[in-house]
Amino acid sequence: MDKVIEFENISKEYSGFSIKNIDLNINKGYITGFVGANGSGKSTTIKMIMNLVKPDSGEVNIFEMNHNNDEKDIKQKIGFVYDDNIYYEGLNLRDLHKIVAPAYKNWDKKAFQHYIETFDLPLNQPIKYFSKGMRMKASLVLALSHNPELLIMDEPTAGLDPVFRKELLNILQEIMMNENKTIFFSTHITSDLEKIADYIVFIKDGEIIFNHSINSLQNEFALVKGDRSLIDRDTEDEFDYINYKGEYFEAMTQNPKVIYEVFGDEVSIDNISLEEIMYFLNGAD
Ligand SMILES: Nc1ncnc2c1ncn2[C@@H]1O[C@H](COP(=O)(O)OP(=O)(O)OP(=O)(O)O)[C@@H](O)[C@H]1O
Repeated sequence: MDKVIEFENISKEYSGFSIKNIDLNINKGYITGFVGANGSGKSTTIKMIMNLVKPDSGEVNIFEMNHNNDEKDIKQKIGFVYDDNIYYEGLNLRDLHKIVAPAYKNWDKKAFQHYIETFDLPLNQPIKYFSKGMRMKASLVLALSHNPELLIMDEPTAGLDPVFRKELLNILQEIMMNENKTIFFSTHITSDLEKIADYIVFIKDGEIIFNHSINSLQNEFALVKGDRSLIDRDTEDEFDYINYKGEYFEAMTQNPKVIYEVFGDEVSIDNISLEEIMYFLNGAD
């Protein structure tokens, strides 16, 4: 498989937070959702992909190129969307189009018009009067209009209404009809990922905990419920995190087969949602 994003042993230290020896491969042709609790390192990781933050050590390769040597070529291939895009607030989209278009070899005027109409954005109103949703849409229009091979988004649906979220998911699916495209985006909205993501990368405290295909999550994790008395020092090791509720427990396991061998029908072993996986993994310190 072609690697579009490759992190090799990346570390970054801030006071009170660090990214710890991250290895990460994102393959061409898929939508990957990037999830983790507030402050777990998603934006920092995305900024390192975009060369807005430099790692202290390790190597970031994008399309097998390196920002040190090929920054311009890499930028041509990426569309980047994030919530505090710094626009010249007094400008409108017509002005911005004139400024941004010449920077891209593949700028597609028709695509720009198409997205302006799809998102129902005004061309002549200064950006400073745009609502949060309109700003995100404007950021998307500018990111998509040069037909990027890789679309990177930092929480693109945060604070947006359900209608626009649905519209955005449809657009992402449209983009993916072209199998050379790749999308990597962070979000807290797990239901969006369950609709469109092929892979899920989960980060906790600056460490990548897993990078799984969304379909394989159901084989990797399971929700176990049973009588509290079944849990003792030996059995508790089989669970990631145990939630006690009165006489009962609810827990996540990464070894559903072992659980079945140990407990048999004394416990229930069920499918688990992505939201519950995140909840249990974040609870387990
Ligand atoms: N420039 C910086 N200097 C110092 N600390 C920083 C800097 N940028 C980020 N951090 C810290 O790094 C940690 C991770 O931040 P980051 O923005 O990557 O998290 P996140 O997963 O995107 O969070 P959220 O979901 O809340 O947006 C936080 O503790 C943050 O305070």
